[in-house]
Amino acid sequence: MEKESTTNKKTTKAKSEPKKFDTTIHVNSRFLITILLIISGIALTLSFLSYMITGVEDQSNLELIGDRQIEVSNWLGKVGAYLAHLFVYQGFGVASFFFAKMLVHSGIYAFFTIPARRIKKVIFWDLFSMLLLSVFLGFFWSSNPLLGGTVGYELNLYFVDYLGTAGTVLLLFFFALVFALFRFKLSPAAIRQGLENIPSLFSKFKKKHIETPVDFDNGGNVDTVETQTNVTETIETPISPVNPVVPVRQTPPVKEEDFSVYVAPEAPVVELSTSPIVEQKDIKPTILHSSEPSINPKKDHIAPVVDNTPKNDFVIEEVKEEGSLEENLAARLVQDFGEFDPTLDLSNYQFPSIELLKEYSGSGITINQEELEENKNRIVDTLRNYKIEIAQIKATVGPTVTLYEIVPEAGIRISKIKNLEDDIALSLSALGIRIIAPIPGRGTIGIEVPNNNPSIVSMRSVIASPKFQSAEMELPVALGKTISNETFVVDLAKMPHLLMAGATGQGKSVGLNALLTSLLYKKHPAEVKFVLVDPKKVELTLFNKIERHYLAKLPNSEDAIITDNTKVINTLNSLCIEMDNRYSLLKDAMVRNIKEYNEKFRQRKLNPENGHHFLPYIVLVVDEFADLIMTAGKEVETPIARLAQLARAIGIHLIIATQRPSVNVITGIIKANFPARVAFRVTSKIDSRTILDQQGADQLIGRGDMLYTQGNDLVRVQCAFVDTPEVEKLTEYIGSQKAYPEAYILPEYVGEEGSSNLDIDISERDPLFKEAAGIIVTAQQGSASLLQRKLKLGYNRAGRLIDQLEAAGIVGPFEGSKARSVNVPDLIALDQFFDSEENNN
Ligand SMILES: Nc1ncnc2c1ncn2[C@@H]1O[C@H](COP(=O)(O)OP(=O)(O)OP(=O)(O)O)[C@@H](O)[C@H]1O
Repeated sequence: MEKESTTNKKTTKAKSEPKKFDTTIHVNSRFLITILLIISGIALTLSFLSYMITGVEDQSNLELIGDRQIEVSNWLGKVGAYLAHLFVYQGFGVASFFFAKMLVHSGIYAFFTIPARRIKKVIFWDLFSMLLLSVFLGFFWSSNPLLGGTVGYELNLYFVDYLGTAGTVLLLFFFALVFALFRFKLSPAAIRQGLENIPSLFSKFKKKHIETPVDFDNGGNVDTVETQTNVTETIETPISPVNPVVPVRQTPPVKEEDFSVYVAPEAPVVELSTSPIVEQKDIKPTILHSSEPSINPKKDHIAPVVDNTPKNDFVIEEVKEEGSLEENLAARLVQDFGEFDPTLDLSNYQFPSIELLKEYSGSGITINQEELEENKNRIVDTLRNYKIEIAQIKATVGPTVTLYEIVPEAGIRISKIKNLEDDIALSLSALGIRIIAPIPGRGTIGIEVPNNNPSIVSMRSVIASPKFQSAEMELPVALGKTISNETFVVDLAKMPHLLMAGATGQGKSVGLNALLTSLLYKKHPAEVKFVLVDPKKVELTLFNKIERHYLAKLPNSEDAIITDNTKVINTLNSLCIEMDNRYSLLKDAMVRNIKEYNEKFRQRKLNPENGHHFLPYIVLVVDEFADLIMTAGKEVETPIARLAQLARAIGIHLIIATQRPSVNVITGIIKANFPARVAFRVTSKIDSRTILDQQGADQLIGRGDMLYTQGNDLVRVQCAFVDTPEVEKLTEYIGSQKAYPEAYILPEYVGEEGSSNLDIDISERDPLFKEAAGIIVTAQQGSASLLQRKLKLGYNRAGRLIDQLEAAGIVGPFEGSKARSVNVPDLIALDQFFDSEENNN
C-alpha cells in the first residue's frame, strides 16, 4: 500500500517549544526506553486480557505465588497473573487497559521528544477516563467485579451511601459531560449538530492529537504526516503501521518542523520541500508542496524519504463548515416558528372533493368479444390478401380504440405493412385506423382500430386514480387514459410548455378544462396562479369564480380573464417583467430554479424584507392562439417566444391552444420552444405535421381522442371528459371559500404605444393628472420621484404622469440625470393652462 506523507515547516513554534521529554539522553537509550515502555504496555495488555479470560482460575493461587510448583494460566505467568489481579480485580477493572495505553503512549512520546506538556495532558485524561469508566461500570454492572474493579465498586458504594442512587447517576453524568466538554471540546452547538448528524458525530469530535504508531521494523523511523491549521477542531487518527519498509534513503537532516513522508515500496518518490501551513479536510493525508513536487518514475525501487528527526504527532485538522450568519438565523427561525407555510393565509382552504365530478354511465371499458374477433379476422384476411402472414396477434382494449399488435411471419418487411395503411383502413371500413410500425420498444406492429362503442373517460376516474393521487410532480396534469387504459399523468412543469391543437369540436376546450381541473385538485391557491386568455369569451368564463383564489391579473384591470387582444399584449409583457423580476430574485438567492427558491424560502433562508416572497407557479392559458396572432402578430409572438424560452426555470408555464394549426400561427420560433404538444383530430395530414411533425392526428376519431408527444414518442390518449356543469360546480365550491383580498397582481406594464395614446387623448389622462401638475409647478421640479413621494404612487404610474405632463407641455423633455424643466411658472398660470385646454375641447 502506498503511503504518502507530508512535510511542513513550523517556523514560529520552535522558539516557544516547551521542555522536551527527556531530550538529553542519547538516541539509543531513548530508543531503549521507548521499547521498554511499549513492551511493558503490550505485556500489561496481554496479562489483562488473559486475566479477563482465565483470571478467576488464578485467583486462588495468588496467595501461593512464591511456590514454584504452582501453575497459573495467565499468558504472562505468575507475574502476569499477579499484576492483572492487582490492576484489574483490585484496581480499576476493564479500565485498567488505560495503564497499558499510557505506557505505550509514553514510549512513543519519549522517543519523539514530544513536549512533556502533551504527554502530561494525555496521561491526565487517561487517568480521568480510567476512573470514570471504572466507576461507571461498577455502578451499572456491579454484579461483575471484573468490569469495574474494586475501585469502581467501592467508590460506587461510597457515592450511593452519601448521594443515593439518583445522586450517583447525576454525578456520573456530570463527570461524563466534563470529560466530553473538555476532552473532546464538545460545545452545545456541536451537540446539536451531532444529534442531527449522528453518523458523522464520531469523526467530528475526536481527540486533538494522537501519536503515530511507529514502524519499528524500520529502525524506528516514523511515518508522520502533520498538518497544522488554525481551526479549532482537530482529528486524531492513528496511521496504521506501514508495510515493512524497504531500504531507507536518508535525506539530509531536516529541521524538526518539516513534514516527513513515507512512501511504500514501488511508489515513486515524492520529494517535498517545506510547505506552508495547510488546511486539510480529508482524513487521507494529502501531499502538500510549496514548490512543485518532483515525481521521478525511474526511481521505482527507491526507498521512502525519511525524516530522521522524529515528529511528535499526527494531526489532521478538519475544517469546520462555516455557517453563515443568515443560515444560523434561518435555523433559529425554523426552530422557533417552523418552516414557512405558504398556505397559511388560506389555512382553512378545503380541496374540492371528488364527489363534485360526475360519474358517467358509459365509462368503464366493455369488451365486445364479437367485435374483437371480427376485427381480428378482418386484419388477418386483409394482410393475407397482400401475402403477409401473421405469426401472432394480440388485442389491447382501450377506452376508444383497441390496439391489435401483430407479429408478422419472419421475412416480412415492416415498410410493406406500413404502406398498406390505407388499404387496411378501407377493408376494415373504419375511421381512425392508425398503424404504428413498429411499436417503439416492442418489436411488434400496432394497428389501432376504433371501438364501436367508445367509453367516456370521466375526469372523476382519472382524478381518483392512484397514479394521479400519488403523483409527486410540481404541476401534475391528468390528461386521460392511454390505449392500455392507464391513467396518463404528466408534469406540466417538465413539459415545460404545451401546444394544443385540433380542429373545431374535437375536444380542445374539454382538454383545457381537464388540465385546469387537475391542477385545481392538486394545488393549493398559494401554489399556482392562472392567467387565462379567452378571446372566445365563453370557454373559460367559469373560472371567474375563483379569481381571488387562483387567478392572476394586471393591476387596475377589472376582469382577471382576458378577452381583449390589446390587453393580452400587456399581460404577456407583464409576465415578461414578472419573469425578469423572478430571475433577479433567484440570482439574489443563489438558486437555479423556482423549486430551489421556494425551498429556501420555506426554510426561512430568504428575508422577505429584501423583496423575497414565496413564488407561486404561473400557468398562462391561451385559448384560440390563432386569433391572437392574426390580430397582433409579432407583438404577441415576441413575448410568447421569450417566455417560452426563458420562463421554465422561474415557474411560468404556457399552454397554448389553437384551432388552426397552420404554419403562420404555429411559427418555427413557437414550435421550437414548445416540445410538448397535444393534437386532437385535425382535418389534414399537413396540419398533423405542423403540430406533431408527423402524420397521425388526421387519423384520430375526435371527441377527445388525442396524440401526445413530448419530443419523441407519440402516445395516443383518450382525453378525460369534464363537462361544463362539473367545472361550474368545482369553481363554485372553491369560489365560496375564503379567498385572498384580490387576485394575484402581475407587475404593471406600460406599453410604448399605450403611453403615447395617453399623451394625445386628454380624456384618458390619469385621474391624478391635475394634482400632479400642481405639485410639479409648485416645486418647479419635474421629477417622477417627487410625484411618487407626494402622491404615494408606484414608480410606473408616476412615470406615466410625467409622460402625460410632458405631452401636455407642462414639463420639458427628458434630460438625462437632470430634472426636467417646468414650463409653467406658477399655479395661476397652470389654472389658465387648464382653462384654455377645456375651451379648446
Ligand atoms: N374527452 C372527451 N370525451 C368525450 N367527448 C368529448 C371529449 N372531448 C370533447 N368531447 C365532445 O366533443 C364536443 C366538443 O368538444 P370541445 O368543445 O372541447 O371542442 P373544441 O375543440 O373546443 O371546439 P371549438 O374549438 O369549436 O371550441 C364536446 O361537447 C363533447 O361532446
